[in-house]
Amino acid sequence: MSLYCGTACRRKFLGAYRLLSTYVNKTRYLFELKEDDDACKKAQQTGAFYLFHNLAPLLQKSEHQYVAPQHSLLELERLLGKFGQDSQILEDSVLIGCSEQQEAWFALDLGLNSSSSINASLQKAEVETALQGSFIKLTKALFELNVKDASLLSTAQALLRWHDAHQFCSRSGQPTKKNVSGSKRVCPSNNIIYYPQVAPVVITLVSDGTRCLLVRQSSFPKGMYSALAGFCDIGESLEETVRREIAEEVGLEVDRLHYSASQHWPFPHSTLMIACHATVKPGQTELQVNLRELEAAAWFSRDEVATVLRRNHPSNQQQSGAVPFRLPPKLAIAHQLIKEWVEKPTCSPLPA
Ligand SMILES: NC(=O)C1=CN([C@@H]2O[C@H](COP(=O)(O)OP(=O)(O)OC[C@H]3O[C@@H](n4cnc5c(N)ncnc54)[C@H](O)[C@@H]3O)[C@@H](O)[C@H]2O)C=CC1
Ligand SMILES: [Mg+2]
Repeated sequence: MSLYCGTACRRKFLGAYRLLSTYVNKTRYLFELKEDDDACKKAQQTGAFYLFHNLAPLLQKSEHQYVAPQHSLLELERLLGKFGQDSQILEDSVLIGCSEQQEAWFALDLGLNSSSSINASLQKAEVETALQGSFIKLTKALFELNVKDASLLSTAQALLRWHDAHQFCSRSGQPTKKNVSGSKRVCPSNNIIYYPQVAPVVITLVSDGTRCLLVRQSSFPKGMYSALAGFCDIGESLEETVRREIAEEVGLEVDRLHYSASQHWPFPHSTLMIACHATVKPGQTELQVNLRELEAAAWFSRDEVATVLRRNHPSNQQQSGAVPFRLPPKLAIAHQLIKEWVEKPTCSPLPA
């Protein structure tokens, strides 16, 4: 049976999967909401909304932790009414996921002026008072939240940002129209469909067998070193990007390479970070740092990196003694890559 056979047929198809796992049911439900505007509008009635203001998520402080509050459609309509606005701004909301019980989750930015909304954006301070929370920049918010909320809000921000930046067709110059879920925008004058974009980036921890290579850019927080990262160029495979970036930035040639994991990263725009381990050709360890890209690059022993990782841990931060450098926060895939190298020195790499 084709998946692309119209709404009634799709419902029947989805119905047949009622006995499947919760995960499969959830993904099929989200698929339906992305494709079917009426189903998505219906899901908004019982769904939950995460709020943003100029791409900063609304957070509330509970005990010692921040949480991302959810609001129902009714609560939002009341809020908009309180500020003398109609509900048209709700058309700018985007679908970001759903619970296991199939409660759909949406994100809405109350501070952006979109082409589909004639409403002026709402004043940040007034909304914060009304909702008893604060709109906090995502660069700070991500590190204050649990992993689930951090991941949800970073997806939400990436999608809201993409819609905000793609309100016009690049061919006709006419306003584009988003579908209800926000999974695409269409230009009504020529039917060109625009889908949210993600830029692939490779991040590689290079090792010479006993030491690993850490680098810093001038834009990094003071003292922080990380693995080497770079955007994929058009036409490249991931392997080619790894080889090129390492040659470009530190003048080394990759011998062996293996994939570790991937992560969506919202800064500064939406990227898909693809993390790899690489080793350099034996005896070729002399660095020629490209100072147009990097501020510094150096080899570090496993002991040095293990010590800094231990100090990075919140329970050890009171420990005395100077820390020679800092590593990226736990949430960043660079941290996971470095930790993996410290803990599993002997992986079985594939030729590059
Ligand atoms: N999550 C993590 O653990 C880490 C994430 N990153 C992210 O990786 C990304 C890439 O790292 P860089 O070393 O800066 O990349 P890079 O080495 O490719 O240099 C950046 C330059 O590439 C060019 N470029 C090519 N395509 C681009 C595109 N689609 N968007 C923006 N610039 C593009 C620009 O000239 C830009 O200045 C950054 O966005 C950074 O936030 C970096 C380190 C750790
Ligand atoms: Mg780079």
